[in-house]
Amino acid sequence: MRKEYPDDSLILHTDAYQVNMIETYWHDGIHNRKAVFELFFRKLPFGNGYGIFAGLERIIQYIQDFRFTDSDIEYLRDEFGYEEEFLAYLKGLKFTGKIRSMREGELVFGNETILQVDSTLAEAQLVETALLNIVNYQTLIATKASRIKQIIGSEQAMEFGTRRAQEMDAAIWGTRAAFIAGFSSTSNMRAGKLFGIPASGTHAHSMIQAYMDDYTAMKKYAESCVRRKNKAFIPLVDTYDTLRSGVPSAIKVAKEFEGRVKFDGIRLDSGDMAYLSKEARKMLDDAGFPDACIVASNDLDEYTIMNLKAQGAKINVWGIGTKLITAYDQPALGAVYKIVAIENEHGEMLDTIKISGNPEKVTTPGIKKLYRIINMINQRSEGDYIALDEENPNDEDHLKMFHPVHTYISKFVTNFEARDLHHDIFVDGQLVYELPDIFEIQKFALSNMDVLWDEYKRSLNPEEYPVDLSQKCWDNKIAVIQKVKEQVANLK
Ligand SMILES: Nc1ncnc2c1ncn2[C@@H]1O[C@H](COP(=O)(O)OP(=O)(O)OP(=O)(O)O)[C@@H](O)[C@H]1O
Ligand SMILES: O=P(O)(O)OC[C@H]1O[C@H](OP(=O)(O)OP(=O)(O)O)[C@H](O)[C@@H]1O
Ligand SMILES: O=C(O)c1cccnc1
Repeated sequence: MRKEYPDDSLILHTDAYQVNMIETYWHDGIHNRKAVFELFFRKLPFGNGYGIFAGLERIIQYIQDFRFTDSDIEYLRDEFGYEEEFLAYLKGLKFTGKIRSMREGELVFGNETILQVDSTLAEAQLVETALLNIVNYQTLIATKASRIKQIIGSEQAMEFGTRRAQEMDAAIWGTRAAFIAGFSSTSNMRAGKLFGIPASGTHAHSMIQAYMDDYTAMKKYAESCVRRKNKAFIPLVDTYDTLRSGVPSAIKVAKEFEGRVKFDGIRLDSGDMAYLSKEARKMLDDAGFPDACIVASNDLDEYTIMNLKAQGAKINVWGIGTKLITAYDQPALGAVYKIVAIENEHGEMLDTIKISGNPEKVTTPGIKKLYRIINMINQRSEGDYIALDEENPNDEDHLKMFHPVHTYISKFVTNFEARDLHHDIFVDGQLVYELPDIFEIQKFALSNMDVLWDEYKRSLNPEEYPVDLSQKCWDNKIAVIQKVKEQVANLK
C-alpha cells in the first residue's frame, strides 16, 4: 500500500528538477553562493497593451512558510533516496535572502523585472516554480479583468467565476486579482472572508424552479432579503419569460416590499440581452424604479460587452465568470525566472546570460533596477527604463531612451521623474513590507491607469509601450554576449 504523507507545507510545490539542482550545488559546495534571479514575461497576454501585476500576497505567505517539514523530508528520503546529510541540510533551510518586487496593482510590460530574488543559489533556485505559478496566474487574471473593466468603465463588474475556475485556489486568488484590477465584488464568500472583498450575489434559476413560478419565488426571496443586513433584492428574471413574467413579477414584489428591501435591480442571464435590457429598462422606469439596475450575466467578456454597449443595451452591472476566471482566450502567461548574476569562488558577482537563436529570448545580464519615467509636465509615462544597479537616472537631466532591439528608435526625455518600481519585500529573510489592504491595492491599480496614454489602453492593437535599456545596461549586454561567444569559439 502507498505510504501517505500529510499535506503540511508548500515547499515541495516545486519541480523535481529544482531539488535535483540543489543537491548538485550542495554536493559541490556552491549552494550558499549568492545568486540573483529575475522574474518577467516577454509578451503581454490577450494582445493587451499593459499588464497588471498580482500575486505578492501569496508570495509573501509562501516565503514565510518556506521550510521542509518532517513529512517532506520523509518523502524525499523514501522516494528519492537523497543522502541523510543533504536531507539534514534541507531540514534546516529557510529563506535568508532579499526579494524586491513591484507592488500589486502595478502596471507591468514585457521584458521587465516584476520581482528579483537575491539569495543563496539554493534558496533562489528552489522558489522558482512556486513564484512563477503564483505570478503567472494572478497577473494573467488581473490583466484580463482590467481589459474587461476598461470596456465597462465606471459601471460595476461582479466576479461570478468560482464554479468554472480551474479548481479552488484559482477561484480564490483569481477573484482577488480581478478585484485588484477594478471589479466591485466577488460571488465567493470565502474570498470575502479571507481578503475583505465585498461578497454579493443574486440567486439562481433553481430557486424560481423550486417554487414553480416567478412571483412566489421572488416574494419568498424578498422576505429573506428583509432578514439580511444589506436588504439587497435582485431577482433573476429570465427563467420562464423575461418580459411577460420575470420583470413584471420583480416589479410587483418590489412594490409590495417597498421600504423593506432595497430593490437594487434585476438580473438577465439569457436571450437577446440588448433587446431585453432595453425593454426591461422601460418597464422599470415606468413602474417608478429608475434607479434599479440591470445586471447581465452569461458568458460575458470584453468583446460581448463592447458589442452589447454598441447596441445600446441598458445594462449597468456586469456579472462575469468563466471567460475571466479561466482567462478563456489565453489560458497562460509565459513569465520566466532567469539567473542574471552569480558569485564566483572569489566572492565576486559575475553577470550571466542565456543566449538563444531567438533574439527575444536572450536575457539581459546583471543586477538591474526598473524605473518608470514620468514626464513631470503631463504626469504621463514616457516608458520604462531598465538600468544597472549602480545607475540612478534621477541624476541625469536629460535621459536618452532607445528601443532595445531597433536602437535607432530613440528619444531624449527632460523634466522627468524616474520612479523605482521595485520595493524591498524581504531583507535577510525577514518580511519588511506591509501589504496594503485590498481596497488600497485596487485604488493604486486604478490610479496607475492615469499615467498611461490612451494609445496603450485600447483593447485592439494598442501601441507598444517602450521598455528600454540604459546605455550602460545595453553595453553590458553586448559585452557579455561577446564574452560568451569568445568562450564558445575557444572550445576545441
Ligand atoms: N444582443 C446580444 N448581442 C451579442 N451577444 C449577445 C446578445 N445577447 C446575448 N448575447 C450573448 O450571446 C451568448 C448566447 O446567449 P444565449 O442566451 O443564447 O445563451 P445560452 O447559453 O444559449 O442560454 P442559456 O444560458 O439559457 O443556456 C451569450 O454569450 C450572451 O452573453
Ligand atoms: O457565464 P459566466 O460568465 O460563467 O457567469 C456565471 C454564470 O453562472 C451561472 O450560470 P449557471 O448555468 O451555472 O447557473 P444558473 O444559470 O442556473 O444560475 C450564472 O447564471 C451565469 O450565467
Ligand atoms: O450571484 C449571482 O447571480 C451568481 C453567482 C455566481 C454565478 N452566477 C451568478
